[in-house]
Amino acid sequence: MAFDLNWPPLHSILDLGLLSTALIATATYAIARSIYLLNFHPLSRFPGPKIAAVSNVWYAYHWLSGRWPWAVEACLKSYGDIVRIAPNELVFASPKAFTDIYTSHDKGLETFHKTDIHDFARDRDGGLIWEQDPVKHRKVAKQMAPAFSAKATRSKDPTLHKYVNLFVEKMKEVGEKAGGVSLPTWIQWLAMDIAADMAYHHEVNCMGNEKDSAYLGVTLSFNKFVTMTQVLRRFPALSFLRFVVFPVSLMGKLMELRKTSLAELHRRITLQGATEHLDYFGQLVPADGYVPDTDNPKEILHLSKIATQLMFAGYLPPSDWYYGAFFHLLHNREYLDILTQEIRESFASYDEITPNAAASLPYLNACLKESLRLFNTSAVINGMPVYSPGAVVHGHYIPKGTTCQFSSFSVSRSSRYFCDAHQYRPQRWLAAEHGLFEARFANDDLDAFSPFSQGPRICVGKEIAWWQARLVMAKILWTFNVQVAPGQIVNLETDLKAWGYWVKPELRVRFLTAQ
Ligand code: HEM
Repeated sequence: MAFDLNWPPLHSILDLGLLSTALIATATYAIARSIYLLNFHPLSRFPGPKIAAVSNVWYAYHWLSGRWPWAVEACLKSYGDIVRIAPNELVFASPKAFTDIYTSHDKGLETFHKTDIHDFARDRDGGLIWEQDPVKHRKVAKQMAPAFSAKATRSKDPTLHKYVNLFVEKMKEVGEKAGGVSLPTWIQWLAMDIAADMAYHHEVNCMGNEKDSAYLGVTLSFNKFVTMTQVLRRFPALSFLRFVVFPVSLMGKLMELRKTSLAELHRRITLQGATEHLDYFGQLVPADGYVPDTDNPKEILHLSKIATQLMFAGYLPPSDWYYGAFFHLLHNREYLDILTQEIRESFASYDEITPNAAASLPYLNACLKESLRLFNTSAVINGMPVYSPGAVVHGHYIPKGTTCQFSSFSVSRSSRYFCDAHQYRPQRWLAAEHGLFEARFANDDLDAFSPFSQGPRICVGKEIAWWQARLVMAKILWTFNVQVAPGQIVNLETDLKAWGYWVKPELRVRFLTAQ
């Protein structure tokens, strides 16, 4: 028998040796890192799932499943008000923590800086909402502030009426059908038509065309991709995977949209001082003021970011709010009936309904507040992550650089702050002297959650959002008896999904003309 003296080949032995050395080294590193993260890392004293302390797998899994808010809520129930949800990240769930984090400032500049969660373009310009640098943010925020004054808000009344009236007209045409109309679709069209026109005079006409505008279509399709990109930032070696959920078929539409939005922006800039009504963008190109340099790509990028952000900030949370309000009222008919009666008794005719007059209806205000509580908007579902500057939060020192987020979702559904926390109960928001107030809600901590945030980054559109929401609800409920189309069972607890923003379950609704 002949033996091959060259077998096994020397290079194979060397390769195997190298491979096993690499494997052993990786395993040793992973074990040592886990021991460090669990026992010696500055956040090791905070409780939470072990897997979340040693890797971002927990974070990734729950974000990608679309159930992040529920996963965080379950953790907070198990571990307490501060939970470690990733190696260098904590989530908080107490009103005190909210104040400590979001109102903390030094001469008006926030001390907890925003993270890069929204910085997808990496072009060093966060516009207004995504701007991470507090100094740059304050400059733009100051410039924009007058656009949201009470006077500026009132000047937008005709535009607001125009779109709400169009919604009412459309529902008279299509809302009576036995099968009803899609509530999420029509609500988002209404909210988008209002928001785009108010942001920068952009008439996207979703309701008129009965279809998503190009912006809306592309945005809705990129929801999962955005979350995938956010998650994969934590796994750089796997970043290619985001293309698994990239809507390739929309590439053409995306390019087209880029072109048309640029054209829209240039159109708006040239309208300087000649717009039909005041829009938010007017602050950046005032009638008798600064003329932007349209040949400067940096300036165009900055203006286009702000225009788009104003449009989406004005569209997304309101569309969640109106959907949530209708959803809960439709599933709690007794409250819908009380609200409808309050509205109809307050206005003898449709034309009497104004945002100003609607502001004084206590039951309407109560229903809208309860809707925000039970259906947190997309503005807060990502936990509004910020970096600790090295500060005390909820009595604990949080080391510099720790990512801190807040679970509004858990706090607003917690029985520690609200009686019947999971139930839609508008009466909790009524004054004690109102005939429908119930004493069992007297101990509710109504300030426990801040749907519009607080501090230097508070929602600048808060007043206009209220202004719009009251008119939308009052005009619709004055005109229509609203009911769920037969044969539908929708459970928000299981059917709602959260990625970059909520994906709301379909609900077919009938709008029956009452007067
Ligand atoms: C349901 C209604 C609304 C809710 C619940 C809401 C909520 C919020 C929240 C929580 C923030 C802070 C986000 C963060 O710091 O990450 C915010 C910021 C903002 N919101 Fe709203 N919003 C609403 C409607 C509006 C409307 C109608 C506008 C009009 C354009 C608007 C414009 C803005 C702007 C410009 C910011 C950024 C402020 C800044 O960073 O200085 N919002 N909003």
